Amino acid sequence: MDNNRDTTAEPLPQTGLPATEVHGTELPQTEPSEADLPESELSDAEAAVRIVPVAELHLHIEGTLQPELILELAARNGITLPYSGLEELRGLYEFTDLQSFLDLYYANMAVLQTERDFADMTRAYLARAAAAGVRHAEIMMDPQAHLTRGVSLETCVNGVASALATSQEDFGMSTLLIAAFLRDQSEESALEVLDGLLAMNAPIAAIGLDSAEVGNPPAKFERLFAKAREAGLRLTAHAGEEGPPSYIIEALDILEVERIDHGIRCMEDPDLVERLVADRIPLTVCPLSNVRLRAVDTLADHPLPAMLAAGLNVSVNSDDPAYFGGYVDDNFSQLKAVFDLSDFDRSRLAANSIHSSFASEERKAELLDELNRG
Ligand SMILES: Nc1ncnc2[nH]cnc12
Ligand SMILES: [Zn+2]
Repeated sequence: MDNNRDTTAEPLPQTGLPATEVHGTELPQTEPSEADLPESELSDAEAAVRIVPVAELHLHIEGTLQPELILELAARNGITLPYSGLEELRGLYEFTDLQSFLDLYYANMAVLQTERDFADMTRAYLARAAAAGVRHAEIMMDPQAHLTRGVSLETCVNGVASALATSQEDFGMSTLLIAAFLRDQSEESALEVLDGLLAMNAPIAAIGLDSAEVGNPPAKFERLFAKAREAGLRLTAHAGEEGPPSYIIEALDILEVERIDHGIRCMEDPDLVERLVADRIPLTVCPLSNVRLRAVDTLADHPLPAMLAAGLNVSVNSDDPAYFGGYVDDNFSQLKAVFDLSDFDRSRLAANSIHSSFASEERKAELLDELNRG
């Protein structure tokens, strides 16, 4: 990569919000990465997946639960699963749309029972993400999905948070936690859970909105987002994954979110694209997820190159990597194979991810410095 080229996007405007809870600010002390090696020392395969330091902004921790860990946790907790073993479980990972995935995603959560289970799942993600080049991760969790099956807020939040608290020492990654709310449940339920999180002083930096999109527009959660904003939390929401461009507009105008998760359907509305470009609204795009959930037919049909060409502030993320065939590095390498993604594009995507994060300005500067030295 040309180190002298300015690969950074325009900085985002300051929000004026208080500093968010971020674990870890030191750069990782690791062996030289592939990116530090001269080109000649890389095999063709390694060069094809050159690692760039990135921030992962769109990741559901429950979507990192690998089939092997599901079986291990089921055995540990004495849970009988409705399939015979790994092979049968793996055979279920064929999806026709978002709902068909959500059905399996929620069912598999049954194995998460104790703080240790949540911590083990989180550490497994951190280890794999660090190898993928992730230096800062903003991790969503779905508290309502655990409460409704009798697992307390303390168990799920403290389990994930305990692994995040040492993410810098253990994996060279700064991290923060996002409480995501299920849009197919009521706003009353969401408000109750937000109250519980605030009452326990949960270490959350932001809230998000996820689950079944169509029929559950952002406007349904106006009071929830207003309350979170008043509490000093940052705001993001899934919109325009399966839902129409008008959901993206609602998320911006009614929820006043700072970031849009997915957002790919903005491409159907040129006026919206113009607005997103002008305001540099971050879109956390998840290419392999969009293919597996049939939002696009194939990766070659993905709008990412058109989004980049339009000047949109896009980043590449893995969403639910255990379900969609890969982590951030897999997303980058498959994009490169299909679109011949250049070093410049990858660096721009990585710079966008860092600028769009909820990390402190100091941490962003460290990450950008590492990227530009790469
Ligand atoms: N891709 C996705 N869209 C909506 N909700 C989700 N929950 C986990 N993954 C999701
Ligand atoms: Zn998502």
